[in-house]
Amino acid sequence: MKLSSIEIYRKQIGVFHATLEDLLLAIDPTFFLEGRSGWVMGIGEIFVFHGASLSNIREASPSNALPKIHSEVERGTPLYLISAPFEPHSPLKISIPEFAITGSDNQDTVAVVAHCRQDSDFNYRRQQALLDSLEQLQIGAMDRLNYPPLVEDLHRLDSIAWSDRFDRAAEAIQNGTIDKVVLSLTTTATKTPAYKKGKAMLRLRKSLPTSHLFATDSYIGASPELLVDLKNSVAISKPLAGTRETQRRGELSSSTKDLREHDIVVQSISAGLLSHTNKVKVLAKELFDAGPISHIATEIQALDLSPELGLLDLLGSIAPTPAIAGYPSDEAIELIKSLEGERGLFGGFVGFMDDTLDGEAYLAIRSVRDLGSDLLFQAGVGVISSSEKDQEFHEIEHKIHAVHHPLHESLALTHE
Ligand SMILES: C=C(O[C@@H]1C=C(C(=O)O)C=C[C@H]1O)C(=O)O
Repeated sequence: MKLSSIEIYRKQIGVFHATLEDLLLAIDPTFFLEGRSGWVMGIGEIFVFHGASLSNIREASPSNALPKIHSEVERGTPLYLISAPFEPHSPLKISIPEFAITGSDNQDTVAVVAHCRQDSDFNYRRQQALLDSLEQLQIGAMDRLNYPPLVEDLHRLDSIAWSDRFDRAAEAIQNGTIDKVVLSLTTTATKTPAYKKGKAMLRLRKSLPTSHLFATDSYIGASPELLVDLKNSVAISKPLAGTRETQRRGELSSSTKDLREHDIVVQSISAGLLSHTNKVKVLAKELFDAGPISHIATEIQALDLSPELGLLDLLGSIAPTPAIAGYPSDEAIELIKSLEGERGLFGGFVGFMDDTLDGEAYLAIRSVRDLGSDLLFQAGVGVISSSEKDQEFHEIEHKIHAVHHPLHESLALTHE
């Protein structure tokens, strides 16, 4: 059966009063993403499309391979959930959940939508079970306990591996193969018996309130970086680069090295968007705080896009950006692969799209991967000709601590 001949039915099966905190403590979602316009929680999967990679989206949009939708839900609500690995040749995953719960920060009403493949296929028993558990939430089975640490101390970052990687990058920069490359390191911390995914997500959300909480496959994270928000033929991207502890954020505005790293990113994204419209606006640089660390940020807007364009078409033209890969892109990706192997979801993206293929996507960073008894932490930094090995190593430490600390501290998590 050709994918495009699958028909998906979706209908709203309930509206409840519940907070995101309650839901995350009660439900272990298959997918979660809190975007600028609201959040979506996916439970189960009734359709998974693994076909296209970012590289072949550049040539042909996968949109015509997506199912036909029969909807009892208003347009503009998330339908397709996306997770894409860093490697542009690896397939990305587009799925439709069995159930989607949606809501936004400024209201405590959540809507529950069910999807199925044929209009007679709705699984009413599973629907009832989910609705019953949401009813219970309303009654207020809330977990107000003080939480002990969810993870142990972090294992040390490998400074020898860093030194080798940095030297290889410096060599490639010196011989003119690349201008910028983003190198990363990983380390682990063991989970404590108190660890639960929902609790970990709530802690990240509380500590990194300007970031976008996500969960997919074995990853959770809170991304500070908007790759693309596409709505009504207008796209917005807000790349970051340059990192300081928040107390030293002022240094970023006058650091030629960080400003240059950032310009490489802004120029590359602008060029990608210019392939779709000649109306691209680059706004003024600003400083952006992501919990304990700050970055340089620039909003880029692309106007008057063709209504035919979908979120994935735009991602195909800009990702992986030099904020996570480097410049020139192919050479940087090649070097990263030889030094780090495959990154998987780290450095890829998570996103959602509605049935008009508008949607939002965020860079998959500030994340942890669940390895079973341990969590794997990973963070990267941009290296250019004026970068210093030790300073970049400390930047990686700061980024990893921004995610580890909230999971490690002893916290009284109350619902204000
Ligand atoms: C690669 C990461 O972050 C990216 C790299 C940055 C940098 O080079 O300073 C800053 C923000 C992000 O664009 C990460 O958090 O792992």
